Amino acid sequence: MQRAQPAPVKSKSQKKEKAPPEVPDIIVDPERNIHYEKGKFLGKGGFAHCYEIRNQISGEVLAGKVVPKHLLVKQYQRDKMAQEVQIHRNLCHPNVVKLYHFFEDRMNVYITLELCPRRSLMELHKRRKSVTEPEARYFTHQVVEGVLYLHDLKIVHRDLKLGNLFLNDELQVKIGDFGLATTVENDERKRTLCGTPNYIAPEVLNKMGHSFEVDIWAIGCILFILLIGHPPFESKTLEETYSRIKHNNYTIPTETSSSASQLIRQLLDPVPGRRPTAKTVYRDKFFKAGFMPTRLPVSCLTMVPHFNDNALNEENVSPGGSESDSQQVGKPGQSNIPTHRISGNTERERAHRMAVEATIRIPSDCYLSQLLAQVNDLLVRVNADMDEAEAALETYQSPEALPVFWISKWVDYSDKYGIGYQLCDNSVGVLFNDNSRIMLDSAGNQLTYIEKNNREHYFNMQNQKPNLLKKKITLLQYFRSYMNDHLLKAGERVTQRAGDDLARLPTLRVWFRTKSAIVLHLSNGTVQINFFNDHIKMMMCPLMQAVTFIDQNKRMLTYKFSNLEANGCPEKFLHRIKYAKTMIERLMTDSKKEVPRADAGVMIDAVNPQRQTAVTVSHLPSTSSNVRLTAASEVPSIGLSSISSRR
Ligand SMILES: Nc1ncnc2c1ncn2[C@@H]1O[C@H](COP(=O)(O)OP(=O)(O)OP(=O)(O)O)[C@@H](O)[C@H]1O
Repeated sequence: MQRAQPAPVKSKSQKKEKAPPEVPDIIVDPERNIHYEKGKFLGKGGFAHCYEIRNQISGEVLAGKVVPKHLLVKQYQRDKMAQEVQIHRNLCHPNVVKLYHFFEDRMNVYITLELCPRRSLMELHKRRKSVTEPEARYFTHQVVEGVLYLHDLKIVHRDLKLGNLFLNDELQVKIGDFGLATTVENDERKRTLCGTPNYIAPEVLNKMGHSFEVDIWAIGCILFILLIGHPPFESKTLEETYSRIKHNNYTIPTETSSSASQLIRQLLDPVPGRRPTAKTVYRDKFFKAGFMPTRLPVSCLTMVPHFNDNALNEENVSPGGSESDSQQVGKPGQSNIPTHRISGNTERERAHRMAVEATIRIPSDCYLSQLLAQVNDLLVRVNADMDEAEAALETYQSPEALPVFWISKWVDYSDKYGIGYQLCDNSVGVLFNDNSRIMLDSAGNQLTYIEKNNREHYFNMQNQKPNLLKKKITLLQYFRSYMNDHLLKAGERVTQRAGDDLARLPTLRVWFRTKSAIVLHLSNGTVQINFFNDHIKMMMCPLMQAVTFIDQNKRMLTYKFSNLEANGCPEKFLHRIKYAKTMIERLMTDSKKEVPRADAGVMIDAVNPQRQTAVTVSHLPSTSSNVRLTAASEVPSIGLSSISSRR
């Protein structure tokens, strides 16, 4: 049965955003007789709204791009769309988004695409700014591979930019958005001015006619942004940016490696004819000059990876003994764990140094003061003039700014040991009362131990279980089995995949409880507040400058602060944002000192907040949502005498 979405509620704030297209819950491809269920909203561009869509028969989940016909009234708009589909539909390459079909109904044109659930390199850049050289190699090489394929087919993309480089669950790069793509014959030079300001090539600005070389220039901009953290010609005004492009005025920081700098200079050569072809770039020495991972973990979307010796194909030079097998990164400090000797190998030293530098670049308060400033600005500028139903409209949301990680379950056992938690990817961690942290990935293989002084140690649980951490690992495993509904049977293993050992998961840094909420701060900057009375969760990310609300029905609504300022905000949200401001201030104070934990007691399942179990109870606050259970007997005696108790 087809059911149209209810017509959007009109209000004055709606004028500020385009109304979303009317999309039926069941989308029908009449020619192939395929019925798709409309799923979650993925995002919007200049013309299109994009949704997850599920084939009712095969169960396959795709991305459905919906363009309302009323946006295609002019002939040139129709021609542009036809051109995009015409070029894109014939492409088949692992680094190009697959276009399956296109069709229309009375209201819209639909394009079904390969789903890229990990968003684009633009979100990666917003969360990380610059990435390490091995990651830049990994991403750029795949872009070049895709471009090489396109150029072989005489197609120029003409709009290569971070936002058009999508990522699937494996973090493989997929070139998308062929809206400006064109085919070129032999020596033909195109004349139309097109591209995105920061990536536009000088020959386009100078109207000299352009061809394949504009994509090579854009790859230069992409590699520069990935490595250095901002576009090469970025400035405050468009005029200045264009002037810098025309004068080839950019600076590569001295710490950039010589192979990367050389490649960037070749790619950003002002003379198009001197730029290398895609084929030459593909073979460039930059891609061979150092480690290029075959796969990257999802955590690198928000945290700098951890490069261990195995990843860098190096011999493990540490002396025998289980605890000394750890790989160590982090800020300098006194450590009880034996340290790992680093050999004189340049590439390994370099990767370690880059990882350490990237960690050090993270502000010591893990973005709390940035977030506070953003929330203060928002509170000054925002109006509570939007009703809740209207705020739920897709038009106002920015799902691409949803955090990569949040805490889905937690167990407060700070009475004795600390707080255990599960991240949304099923990895688990404990923040111990002595302020050390431990983290185990979802597969149960990669263990990270972070000392109080932030020194990080990495172990593989299959062969490197560190004796010194035996008690803490036992407690972690206890928390894990307590929280994990889908507990793996003893001895069962999830196969380790390439790249898993590069993961650096965000960890819980500071937390406290009030009468009405638990407040959690992750090491990647995310502040999460779970409200006890109505089970609403709120996550704020200073890097994406956005807030997400998870309501009782597990619906996720993500808003950029700038959109709330522009469009208004429901009173109910504003109230929580004001509360968050006070909580951030308290986190800032608490993170500067050792805080005695608030009352201990309940385990709350953030996905299913109704399901709560007490672990142990002492001074449990009498909020209605807390279940009192004197379950101390459920906790095995694990004799963690080395872990200091706060009480
Ligand atoms: N294949 C995909 N998988 C997942 N999400 C996608 C996919 N394609 C697009 N999206 C999401 O949908 C949004 C809108 O798509 P897109 O940018 O292609 O629309 P558009 O109107 O053609 O854009 P533009 O204004 O850049 O031309 C994107 O920002 C992205 O968040």
